[in-house]
Amino acid sequence: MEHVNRVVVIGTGAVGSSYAFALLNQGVADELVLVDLDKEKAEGDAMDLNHGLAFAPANKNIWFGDYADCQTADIVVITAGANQKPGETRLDLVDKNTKIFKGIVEEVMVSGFDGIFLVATNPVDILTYMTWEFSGLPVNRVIGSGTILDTARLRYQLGHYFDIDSRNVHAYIMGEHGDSELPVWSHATVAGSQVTNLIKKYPERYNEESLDEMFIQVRDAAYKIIAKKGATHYGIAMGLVRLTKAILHNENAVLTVSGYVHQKYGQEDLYIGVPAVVNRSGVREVIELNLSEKEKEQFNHSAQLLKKTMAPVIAKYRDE
Ligand SMILES: NC(=O)C1=CN([C@@H]2O[C@H](COP(=O)(O)OP(=O)(O)OC[C@H]3O[C@@H](n4cnc5c(N)ncnc54)[C@H](O)[C@@H]3O)[C@@H](O)[C@H]2O)C=CC1
Ligand SMILES: CC(=O)C(=O)O
Repeated sequence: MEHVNRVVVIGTGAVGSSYAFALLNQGVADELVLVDLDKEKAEGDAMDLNHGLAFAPANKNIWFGDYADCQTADIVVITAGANQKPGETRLDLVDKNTKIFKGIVEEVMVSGFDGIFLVATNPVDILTYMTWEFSGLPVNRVIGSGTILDTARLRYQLGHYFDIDSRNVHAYIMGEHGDSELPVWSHATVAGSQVTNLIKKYPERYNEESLDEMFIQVRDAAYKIIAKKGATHYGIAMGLVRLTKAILHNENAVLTVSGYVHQKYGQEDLYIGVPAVVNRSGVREVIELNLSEKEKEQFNHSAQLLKKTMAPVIAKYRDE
């Protein structure tokens, strides 16, 4: 009998419901279960999505459920918790969202879940680590969305600047999904040409200041969107669907996720945004790029900031 893919989304707020909508439109999972503290909201979303089934690419089962539904899930996506208010950083959310995650992850594990966790709630790198810690699952089966969205934002900016389809732009943002992230210019290519070479070759058209400006646009994008509409959700929802597909279709796709980094990039025991090969096993491997000296320093700074923020959180929950 053919395997029926089940995805459970926990937290059907702006991000979770946009993810559910994108998943349905792209015909990705066979079964989609919506769980939220706000049961009325999740039930309403399930009804609403079911009414779109007649227009979806394939028939799907969607329902409003609970933690017991996680038992046979292939993927549990966590998008529950507080989002940033204007002026707040992602790291400011660490205490309240870790507390929420402890409850959620424990309930998921009580169900007998033995699949892959996909985490999007901020601060995503730290909450991915805590999900790993709370669940006891192997590191490859706990994945954060990391810098998948930031990388997409950079590809969009570069595609616009060089007037090339962003799908033909390869460039990564690494590090914290947050203010200390970095652009990996040493490995950025547009239509097969190194971005740094294009700048040198066509100084009348392109310049380094524009690259710096593009990175600032990427790094600060969430603040700008939150100031305008209170939340960002479509971009990350599509990034999460991309990750879901890479897992369920065993793609070996290279995506910048929050992956477990140990004895790579000079780091130990940390979840952070890195390019990784994603397939049915989760993260098959973290790719270690040969970074420039400046990029190494920036990555290290980002890693140290995450470690410093995470240390009291880990200590608190390990003591409990
Ligand atoms: N990783 C990324 O690139 C991105 C991450 N985010 C993050 O995603 C998270 C969610 O953001 P939004 O959807 O905008 O927030 P939201 O407030 O719209 O939705 C959060 C949902 O979580 C639910 N919830 C809270 N506690 C829960 C619990 N214990 N169990 C089950 N459900 C619970 C709430 O009822 C609500 O429906 C935030 O932390 C935000 O910062 C947002 C955009 C991009
Ligand atoms: C909110 C958030 O993390 C983002 O849009 O990047």
